[in-house]
Amino acid sequence: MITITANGKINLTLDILGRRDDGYHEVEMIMQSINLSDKLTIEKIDICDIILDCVVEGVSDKKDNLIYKAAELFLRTYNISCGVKISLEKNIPVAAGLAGGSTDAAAVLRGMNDLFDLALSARELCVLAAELGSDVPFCVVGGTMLAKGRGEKISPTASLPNCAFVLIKPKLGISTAWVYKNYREQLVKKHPDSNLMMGELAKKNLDGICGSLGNVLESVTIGTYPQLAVYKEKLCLYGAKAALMSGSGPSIFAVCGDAAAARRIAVKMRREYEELEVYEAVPASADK
Ligand SMILES: C[C@](O)(CO)[C@H](O)COP(=O)(O)OP(=O)(O)OC[C@H]1O[C@@H](n2ccc(N)nc2=O)[C@H](O)[C@@H]1O
Ligand SMILES: Nc1ncnc2c1ncn2[C@@H]1O[C@H](COP(=O)(O)OP(=O)(O)OP(=O)(O)O)[C@@H](O)[C@H]1O
Repeated sequence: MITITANGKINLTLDILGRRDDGYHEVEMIMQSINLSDKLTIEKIDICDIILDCVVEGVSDKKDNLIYKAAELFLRTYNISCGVKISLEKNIPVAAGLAGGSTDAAAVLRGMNDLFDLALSARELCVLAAELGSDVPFCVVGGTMLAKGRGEKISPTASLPNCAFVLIKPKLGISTAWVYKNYREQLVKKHPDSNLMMGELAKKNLDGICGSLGNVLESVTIGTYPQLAVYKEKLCLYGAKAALMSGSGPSIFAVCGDAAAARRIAVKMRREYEELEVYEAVPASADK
């Protein structure tokens, strides 16, 4: 039996460079793992089956769960003739823009690699991961990465300096496909510059990093749900250095100098907005 931690992620930058023939968008983004995480337990079983123990609202416990798909892909690719039972402890909010499903799938690949002693490299796992979803290769490796292509081409960047995050999750579940489908370049006021962000990361300049945050998908999700802009403003008013939507949303993360500052802001947000789930987190480093 093996237990794996599956970290969530935020996007420090997210830019769309164009639409591709395969229906996906060409992206350029800097992704960051956070310690808000799910826990998966994987054990071998004698029958040739995949048993999923997942009791989470809004998440299927059937074959359409990314965990199931990842386990099936792994067993098939490596001709493994026994089965697995996988239990999920869900802490990352669902359909939030924090890669909840993607990180669970990545954890299954990493965990089964260890459980079956295959010693596959991160690069080999990332090939499988890309079949499961655009964010899954990043979630296999974690840390701070530049992601290109449809998100699956990852390369490491300098890591964040010490800081902490407040994350808020409004009671909205947003479909990633819907957000990309409704993206209109002409509605974007400013595109983030990933090179600039990488320079600030290399200098460990938290203020510069905060000044370089940007996500073009805000134009769709915040354009549709303007209340999200109010939460962003409030996070900054309460002392955050900056706030940005993560991924396709609706979660917003606020960057704070340290955990004590994040705690103070989280307390105020919880008190003022009962409709929000509020989390505190810190950056997580790479797994491999
Ligand atoms: C928004 C982000 O989370 C930012 O990290 C990712 O770009 C989305 O990654 P993901 O959830 O792993 O996405 P996938 O499961 O691969 O795709 C979900 C849907 O989003 C759209 N999609 C996704 C990635 C991409 N580069 N272009 C797209 O247009 C497609 O309609 C696709 O059907
Ligand atoms: N293991 C899983 N955990 C969470 N959601 C899952 C899982 N498997 C499938 N899903 C489905 O995936 C959809 C997106 O949920 P998820 O939490 O992955 O969103 P997200 O954080 O916005 O993803 P991303 O940031 O990668 O776009 C939901 O409809 C959910 O039911």
